[in-house]
Amino acid sequence: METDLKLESSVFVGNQRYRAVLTGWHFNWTEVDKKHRDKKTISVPVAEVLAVEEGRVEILPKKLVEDKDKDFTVFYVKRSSSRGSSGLLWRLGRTQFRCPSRVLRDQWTKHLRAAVKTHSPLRPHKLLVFINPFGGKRKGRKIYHSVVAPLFELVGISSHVIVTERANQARDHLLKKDLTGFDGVVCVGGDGMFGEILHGLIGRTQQESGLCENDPAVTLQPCPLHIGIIPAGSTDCVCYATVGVIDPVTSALHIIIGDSQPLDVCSVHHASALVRYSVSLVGYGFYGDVLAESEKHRWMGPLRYDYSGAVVYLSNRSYKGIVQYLPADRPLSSPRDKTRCLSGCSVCSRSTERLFPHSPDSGTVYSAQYSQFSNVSEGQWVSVEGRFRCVSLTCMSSCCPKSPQGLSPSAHLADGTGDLILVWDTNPLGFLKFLYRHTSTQDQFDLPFVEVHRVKAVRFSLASGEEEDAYEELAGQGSVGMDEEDRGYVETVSRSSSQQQLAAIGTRRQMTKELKTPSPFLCGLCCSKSPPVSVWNCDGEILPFTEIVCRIHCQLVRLYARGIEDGTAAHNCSEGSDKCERRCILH
Ligand SMILES: Nc1ncnc2c1ncn2[C@@H]1O[C@H](COP(=O)(O)OP(=O)(O)OP(=O)(O)O)[C@@H](O)[C@H]1O
Repeated sequence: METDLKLESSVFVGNQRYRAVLTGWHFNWTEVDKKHRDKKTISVPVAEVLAVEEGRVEILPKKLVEDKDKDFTVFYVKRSSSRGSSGLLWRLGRTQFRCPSRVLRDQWTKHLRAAVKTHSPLRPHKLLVFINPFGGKRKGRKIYHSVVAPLFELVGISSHVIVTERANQARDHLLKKDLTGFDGVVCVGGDGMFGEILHGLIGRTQQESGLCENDPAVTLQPCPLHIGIIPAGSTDCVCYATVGVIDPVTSALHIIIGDSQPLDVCSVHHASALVRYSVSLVGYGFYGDVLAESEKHRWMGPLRYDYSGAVVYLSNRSYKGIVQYLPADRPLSSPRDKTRCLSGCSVCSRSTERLFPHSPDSGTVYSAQYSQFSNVSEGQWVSVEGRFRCVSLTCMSSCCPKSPQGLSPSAHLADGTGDLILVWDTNPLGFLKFLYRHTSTQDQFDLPFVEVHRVKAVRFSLASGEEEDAYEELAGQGSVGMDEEDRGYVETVSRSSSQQQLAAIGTRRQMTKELKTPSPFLCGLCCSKSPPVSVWNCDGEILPFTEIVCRIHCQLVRLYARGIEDGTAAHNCSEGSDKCERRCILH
């Protein structure tokens, strides 16, 4: 296709003459009239041409068109590296061309627009946008109207914008309202807002397919609408882990060109009911405790996570439990193979080929792939029992600015597996080493008390003695320090109560107790015995249940993203070098 020449001519950029060439996949312009060898060439993949406009056009701070009849303006994606981030920043590139004649100008605009249509078929035309005005620093509205809307306007995307007035409004809208005509849903907010969109879209898709979300054995239908994330929250981890930077312009440009990144989703169930979906972390023990602690200090803003992390670390807790997992079958990679899931990841592509070998009918293939989940014999599950500092399941690396490699650096976004990380009870220094390694490039799994497994399902239950302990603790404490609600709970509990009720009460009790006891800072490392149960942190939400079943659903949703682009690959290429004309992504 590269040799499939479509149009070539002389053009001017300012006073400099260029040779412009449109091939099948690329639009290049190279300086001419220069004797020396390093003539400057700029090469833009056609799929990254954002818009082609007649005249000399500017869009910021507001749209200005000077319609010179021999001129045209091309807007395209321009990359730059971003310090402190894994990926590359995308910016709006703009070049104004002047042609020798109006006829030639019209040919250029016509050919370029046709090429964009052909090579970029998934571009959205109509988007449903939800803005959380209270997310992060409360700048969602400003970010959307000043940064994103002008870009959408430039490329002709029409958007229906809803500024939310309450939590779960976006989710409910997606579950109930008519979504005809929309190509995708955009959330302007943080991870919590993304979670609403995720739940709304998955729920809607299953409703329309007549599928029951409660049973973990049911193969869910992938969502037809793409999700775009414009980061405007205090935690934007999903955006970071799928784009590599937290930057509204970069995210808006990924939406505009219709990038498509499939994403595995973990469904979390309790007692034959769906509890939540997760894309990044389902964590018990340390991560659950940190979230529970941080909820008490919301006034601190994002600092509350650091503070709570320190408090929970110092309280030195571990929890008994039984973890069962279903290992991934025929895995194409392992959690310790040191690979990274980057843009164009071969593991995810091969997983897609395996999942969708012949047919675009994903539903059929999903059924074939996962029917084994329901048929699976108990013997295939691996069971471990003991005392854990934390039990975490993640279906992506879960990298973020504080942990650039993430919870599981070699996890994949779309291979249909999750990584189960078991951190057995250990001494405080050992655990600190484990935590610290998340902030560096050292291998956090290379510790004797840490295990990691690539899995497709996980069950967690309380160890048999633990149920008893939880009950004893509650009974022993009587109703001292309880609120009315707690008392009611305990009175209705008998020894025949389900483990789950005990766990739920234990959790509530633990929280109540914590509120009434002095801060662990005051009594040091050895102050107290671990409470019998922790809580689950599911993508930043506390789950009301302790005993859960998790199942990974391969490529259940698609984001307007392409995975993290490897910035380091681009740094050796300098603009204007002939060698990097085709390969350089930083120009
Ligand atoms: N208008 C609203 N009023 C109150 N809550 C809302 C509103 N719109 C959305 N929410 C809820 O706010 C929560 C947090 O939103 P979001 O993730 O956008 O911001 P955040 O600052 O990153 O959140 P967090 O404080 O959890 O880190 C979401 O769970 C969402 O359900």
